[in-house]
Amino acid sequence: MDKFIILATKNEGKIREILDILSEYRSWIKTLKDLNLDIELPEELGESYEENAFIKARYIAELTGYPVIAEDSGLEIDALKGELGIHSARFGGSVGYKEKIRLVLEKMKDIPWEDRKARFVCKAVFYDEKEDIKIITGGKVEGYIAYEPRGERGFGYDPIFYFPPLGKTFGEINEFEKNKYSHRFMAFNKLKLFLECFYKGGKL
Ligand SMILES: O=c1[nH]c(=O)c2ncn([C@@H]3O[C@H](COP(=O)(O)OP(=O)(O)OP(=O)(O)O)[C@@H](O)[C@H]3O)c2[nH]1
Ligand SMILES: [Mg+2]
Repeated sequence: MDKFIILATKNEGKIREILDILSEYRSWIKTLKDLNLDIELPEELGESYEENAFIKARYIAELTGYPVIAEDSGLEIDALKGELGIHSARFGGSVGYKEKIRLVLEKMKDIPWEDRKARFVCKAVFYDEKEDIKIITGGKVEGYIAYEPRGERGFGYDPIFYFPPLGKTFGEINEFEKNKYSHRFMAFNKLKLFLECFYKGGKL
């Protein structure tokens, strides 16, 4: 079978962004959907982004025998002692992002601007069981939690993540801008260095 890498995430927003960042590798990357793999990813029981990214990658690698890329990410809010962190997706239970955002803003209602610092964090993992390779790269982007949601673009908490260099929330910027500045871009751009050597070097 042709060489390929499986992208182990169920999040459509992430898939869109990652495929765009790794666009030159698009023909080698298969999403779970491309493979008709209609499965749940395992519970994210790790204590860090790295552990959770690896839990997802290893599960799909063991299931398929192929190299896998996965990532775990989150929104850290200083005023909430670093939460939501690795619990960002689970925050508020099984409610939609409109409600999760409402809950964050409710918790932050008395917090002044200077104490609303927050960051998006991403850890990306490339895991190849056969070749015994595990690469982890990371990225972070600093901003503030806006007083109210703005913009409909991106996904998740993007409408309340205010990014000072552009004077906009991540919900207001287009996909080119997000993929220039985001935590995900930083992590996957570093992973690209490895893919460049390993894939273009013809090792796989
Ligand atoms: O507005 C956002 N813009 C982003 O760029 C971003 N990156 C991460 N997050 C949030 O952090 C959690 C990830 O959780 P997570 O890594 O477990 O992913 P997930 O469960 O959605 O998909 P999967 O990859 O596990 O299948 C989720 O709540 C995301 O909304 C973001 N929110
Ligand atoms: Mg998840």
